[in-house]
Amino acid sequence: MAAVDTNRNSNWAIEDSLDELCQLVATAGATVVGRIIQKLHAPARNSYLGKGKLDELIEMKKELDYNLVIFDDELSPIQQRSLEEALGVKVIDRVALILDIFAKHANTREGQLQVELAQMQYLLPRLAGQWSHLERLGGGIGTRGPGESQLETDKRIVRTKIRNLKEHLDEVIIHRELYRERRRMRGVPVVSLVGYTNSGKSSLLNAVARTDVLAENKLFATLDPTTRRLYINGLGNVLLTDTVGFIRKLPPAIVKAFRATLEEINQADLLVHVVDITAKNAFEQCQTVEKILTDMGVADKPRLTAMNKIDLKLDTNRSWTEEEALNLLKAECPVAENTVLISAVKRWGLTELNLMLKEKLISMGFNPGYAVYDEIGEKKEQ
Ligand SMILES: Nc1nc2c(ncn2[C@@H]2O[C@H](COP(=O)(O)OP(=O)(O)OP(=O)(O)O)[C@@H](O)[C@H]2O)c(=O)[nH]1
Ligand SMILES: [Mg+2]
Repeated sequence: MAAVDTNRNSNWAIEDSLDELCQLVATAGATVVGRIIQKLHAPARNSYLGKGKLDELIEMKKELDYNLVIFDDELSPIQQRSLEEALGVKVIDRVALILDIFAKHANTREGQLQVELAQMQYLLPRLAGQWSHLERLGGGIGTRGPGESQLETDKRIVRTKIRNLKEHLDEVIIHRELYRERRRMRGVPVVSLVGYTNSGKSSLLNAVARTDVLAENKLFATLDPTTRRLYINGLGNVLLTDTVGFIRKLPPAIVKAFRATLEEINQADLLVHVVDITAKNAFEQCQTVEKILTDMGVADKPRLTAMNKIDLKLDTNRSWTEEEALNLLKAECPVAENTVLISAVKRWGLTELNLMLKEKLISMGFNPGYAVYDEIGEKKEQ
């Protein structure tokens, strides 16, 4: 793994960013054998790294025998090309790695279409420099290769592909179960779980709705939104949706490809931001989530925050009841308004979360005693 530290890399320490990249690499199924960091004002135009560092990286190959180098930031096509030439191995960047994970985890038709769309969005601006290495070679083979006109053709092909994928997605979305359910249950509040990847959204959905959504210690375990019905005492049914996790350095064009999640969040009445309080960069993760929600134009939607994984904060030498754990942690870190401490895995704090959901939704105008539906979706009068 390689990174340039420009001192403008936001609040994340470069090492932390590489730790996260390391997790992404593991999720993609590769093994990290080494990392290299260079301090520069700005990445070098062509080789991204400075000459000395690049030589060091080439030298490292003898010892580490790596066959892939992953850069923590976006590479231009020219940078990628010249690095591949210099290193003699495949070179990719963080976004390409994330897209690879998405592709691996997409298992519904809609998920696959979304990933393909994201890949095309990633490819389009990169086509520009695709042939430049041929031009640099001067006469001979390169000059007979694809030139500017080929580039235009390629761009047209990718654009057509993007259009087709979008049309295809429109069709798939119409059939999505969620919409059927929502139509059937008109007037029922919709709550979306949002948060950084691996914060525990799927685990929380499983805990409150007693379902069996895949929850894994992997980044981007969830790609497709899943909706479950939750019955809250004194209120009624609520639809709760799990969505794709957020991560830093994900270009907006790629985020936009995840339409299912975006629509889900856009249509939600209330967002529950799930935070992994044990993450080293929990604060920065919250900032990233905040930024993405702002970019999506939903930052001012009503919101609750669930501080998750509190069980990991406790002394493991003894056992804890829910009450003991909550009392201790509340005393240690008083939480802000609209915030609740939970452990999705231990099912702690869920009563309080339910209560908070109920009060929030009632304050938003959802009346207790609105239509309640039975298992097959028939309306029952209360
Ligand atoms: N100890 C502990 N682990 C938890 C808790 N909640 C979730 N986890 C673990 O954290 C990991 C990620 O959980 P998920 O529920 O898959 O997280 P997610 O937010 O859905 O992740 P993505 O779908 O990848 O965005 C899993 O290994 C869970 O078992 C918790 O309350 N306590
Ligand atoms: Mg998940």
